[in-house]
Amino acid sequence: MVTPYKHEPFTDYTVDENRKALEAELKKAEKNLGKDYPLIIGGERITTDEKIISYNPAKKDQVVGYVSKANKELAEKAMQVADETFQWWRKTKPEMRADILFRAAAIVRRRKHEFTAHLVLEGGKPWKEADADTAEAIDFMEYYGRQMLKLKDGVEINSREIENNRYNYIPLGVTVVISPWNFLFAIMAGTTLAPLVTGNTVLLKPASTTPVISYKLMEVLEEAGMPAGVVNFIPGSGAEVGDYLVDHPRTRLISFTGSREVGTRIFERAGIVHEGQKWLKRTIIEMGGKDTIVVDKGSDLELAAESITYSAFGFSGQKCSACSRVIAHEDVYDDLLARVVELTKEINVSDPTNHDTYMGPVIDEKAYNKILDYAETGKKEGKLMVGGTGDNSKGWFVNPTVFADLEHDSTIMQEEIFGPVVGFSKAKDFDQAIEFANNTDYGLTGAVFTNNRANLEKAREDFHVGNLYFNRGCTAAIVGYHPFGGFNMSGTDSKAGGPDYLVHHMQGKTTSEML
Ligand SMILES: NC(=O)c1ccc[n+]([C@@H]2O[C@H](COP(=O)([O-])OP(=O)(O)OC[C@H]3O[C@@H](n4cnc5c(N)ncnc54)[C@H](O)[C@@H]3O)[C@@H](O)[C@H]2O)c1
Ligand SMILES: N[C@@H](CCC=O)C(=O)O
Repeated sequence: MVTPYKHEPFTDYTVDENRKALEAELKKAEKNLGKDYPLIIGGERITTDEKIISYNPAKKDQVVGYVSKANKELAEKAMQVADETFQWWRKTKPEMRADILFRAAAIVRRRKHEFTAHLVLEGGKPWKEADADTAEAIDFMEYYGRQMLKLKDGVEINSREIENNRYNYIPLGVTVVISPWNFLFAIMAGTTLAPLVTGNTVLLKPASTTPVISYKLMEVLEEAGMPAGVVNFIPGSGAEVGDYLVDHPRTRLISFTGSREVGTRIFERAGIVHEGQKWLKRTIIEMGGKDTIVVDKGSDLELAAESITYSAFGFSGQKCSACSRVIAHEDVYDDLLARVVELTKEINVSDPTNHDTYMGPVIDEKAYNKILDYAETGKKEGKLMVGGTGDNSKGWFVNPTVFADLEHDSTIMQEEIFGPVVGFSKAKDFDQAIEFANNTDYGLTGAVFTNNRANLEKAREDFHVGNLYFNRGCTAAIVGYHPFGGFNMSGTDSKAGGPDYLVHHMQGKTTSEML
């Protein structure tokens, strides 16, 4: 019997012992930088000449690791291994597969500070954000393990008197997992372990900016008893390895998390039936957001301002859930804006290895330039209240930026910037605020601050996002508590960390025996 699921508690770094533990692991992690990491195909370590170099975004010349890069030939080798392994892995007991996840969770929990330290260096995450990423990875292991135990015998259906009917879920086949860099541990682990525990085999292609953490997960899974060939680690170029595997006729399921641009491309390509392909590929595609916080008149403005500031600038706004738009009732607009600007000015932007860093760098040069280009657009479209600048002398640091008086349909209020930039627009009443909030192509998260019950209920019905929060910020969904995924151009709403998620990785089979 397993204990009931509860989410992994966050670490309190004001406690001396915790702070010292992470400091010690950071020192160790820094000594281990710059190592070589091979591919893993069928358990075999393969080193290639071509490398993906993972850099610390806070110290742009510091190499986190050199990771061997797969090409099409190695991707094909991995596909064959995954396809062969699937033939027996699909018949393994769900309990055994769940146990691998439970053991993996225990291993990561015991070495929690080590993983968190790694995320600080490879992802540029401040301590609190890195700790939350590690905790979420553990949560996915614990939650999906338990969900599999619930689904293992299928779902009850009716039988007539002379028949015995059953409805079971069976795995799909080889799953291509393509993960993003921003939740480099949690999302990468969650999207890899869901297919594993449901009896599929996996080709894991992590984001090229953060591949080392995926190698570390592979080591954990091996220690937890995962047989060779079940998950194969094949970092490589999205365009080369990604396209090859998306197009491959033996690919059965593609689980992608990332940008709208790449997600829609994969969706289109996956719809093409290639020679030798015996199925229609299934896709789980979770993409970006343009997430709005609506603030009503008569609401708690201090709470709203603090929540907006954290939702916009936690991990430098590099969350698909980040608040990048605020729509405020005209009666409270000025006071709210003034308070958010005040709080933003207090934010400490520095190297995330420092305990007290609130905001670290953005992930790389491309992101740095893109965000500062958007800042220039913002200056034309609205009023720059704070920020709009960066410092790339040591790492990719962008200052938290607030724009005011934007039209709700301006570029800054419509396009995903994926950086520490938030825009403000005014609404004449609550109805108009919801109308403006819905006016984006996306539909991932949103939040409403109101003390008006009728308005809260209106938002519940009309604010069209996958994760809607009341009187709190719009980031920080917890596995098992806030199933996560969005509408419209935010993706397929597969709801990671929710009760339906594993079902997307399986197909329902009905058997009916005449008695
Ligand atoms: N909805 C969610 O749950 C969620 C969660 C995290 C991040 N995101 C989104 O992810 C984006 C940021 O992540 P990113 O910059 O890593 O996204 P990205 O789309 O650039 O990359 C995601 C992954 O796709 C791969 N890729 C690139 N080109 C490819 C191709 N042609 N074929 C196959 N794979 C390819 C990349 O190598 C990477 O592994 C943001 O838009 C963010 O909102 C969404
Ligand atoms: N699940 C995370 C966001 C994941 C995307 O980046 C949150 O709720 O903040």
